[in-house]
Amino acid sequence: MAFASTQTVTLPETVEGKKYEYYYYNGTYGHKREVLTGPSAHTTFQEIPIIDVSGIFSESFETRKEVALKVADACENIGFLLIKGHGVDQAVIDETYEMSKWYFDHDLEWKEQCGIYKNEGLRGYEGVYGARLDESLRKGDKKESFLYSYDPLADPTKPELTADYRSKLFTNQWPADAPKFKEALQNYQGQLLTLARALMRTFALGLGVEETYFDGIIKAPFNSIKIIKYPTQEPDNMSEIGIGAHTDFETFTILSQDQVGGLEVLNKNGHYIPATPTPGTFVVNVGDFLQRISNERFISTVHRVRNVTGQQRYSIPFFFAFDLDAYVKVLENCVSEDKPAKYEPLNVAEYTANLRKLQYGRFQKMLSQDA
Ligand SMILES: O=C(O)CCC(=O)C(=O)O
Ligand SMILES: [Fe+2]
Repeated sequence: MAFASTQTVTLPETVEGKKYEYYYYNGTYGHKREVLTGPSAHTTFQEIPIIDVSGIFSESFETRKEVALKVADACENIGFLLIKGHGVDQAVIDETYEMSKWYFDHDLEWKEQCGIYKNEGLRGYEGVYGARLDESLRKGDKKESFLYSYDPLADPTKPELTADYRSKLFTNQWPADAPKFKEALQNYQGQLLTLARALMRTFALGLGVEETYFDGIIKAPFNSIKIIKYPTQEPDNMSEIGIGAHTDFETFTILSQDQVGGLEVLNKNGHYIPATPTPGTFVVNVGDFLQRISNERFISTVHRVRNVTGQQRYSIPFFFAFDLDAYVKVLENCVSEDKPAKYEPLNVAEYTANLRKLQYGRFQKMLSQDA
């Protein structure tokens, strides 16, 4: 199927002869990147590479390291890559998509039973235009989603957790009388946790620290998973977006997308490059935590979705974080005299609580604007 997202729809802003692309980062909208062409343009990526990561499961350290260096190269220069050979069962992925379609086909009233603002942890259903990452648009993101988060019961490693830690994880909302839906989504969570932990070791190797360096802070990681449906949007309507331009705040994201297309990644010249769907792959992108700990050696890259394909699009991002009690600290080997640490340590629980507060504030503001 043709991938129809090369034309620009949400036009960059022009300020005093300069053009900018705006995006959402670290809880606020309005961060910007200048659009550069001609002699002022940087050397930057024009496509997203596909990397075979099957070697991360190898017994051989050399093989694991070889993959890690390739992955690190993509993380440094692009912040995005497609991975194949990831070890997740296709049947589990297919079942999750089937259940996602089944879920979104229900009427709004049924889906609203699990509305995210009924849940302390902001888990559950968010309707079309319910979020607005691009604040220059009157309406929000043209997508609907269902979010659930880390559940020790779905974790293949079955960690032992204190009652205090458990309470901080909050609880997921699941629709009543839908055991197959929950089972499929939890299976997906289990398989993705295994892949994410293996990839975390790959990032450690790529960053030049011990392979197991992060193992102690991904025991019960504060990850979230979203099933998303993007209705079609009109190619010429400049006030529509599937998801506004943003970076992911967590450590990294493993995203499954269907074959419809629409995900776009911002390069250093402010041009959007498609992350073209490729069967058998996941998209992996660096999040803000990984950018922080690597002192910006790895880049948390801006991306957005415009679904101008004329088809409904489904995707499933898995946002992998660290444990709630972990501190995200710049690695010593990523600091030098020329490159001092750009970030203070931050605690995952505090940071995510603050983001939830901001999200809740935006929700209240949207309600008052709609009133
Ligand atoms: O649906 C996609 O392809 C991307 C979703 C995304 O960027 C997000 O939810 O953070
Ligand atoms: Fe994202």
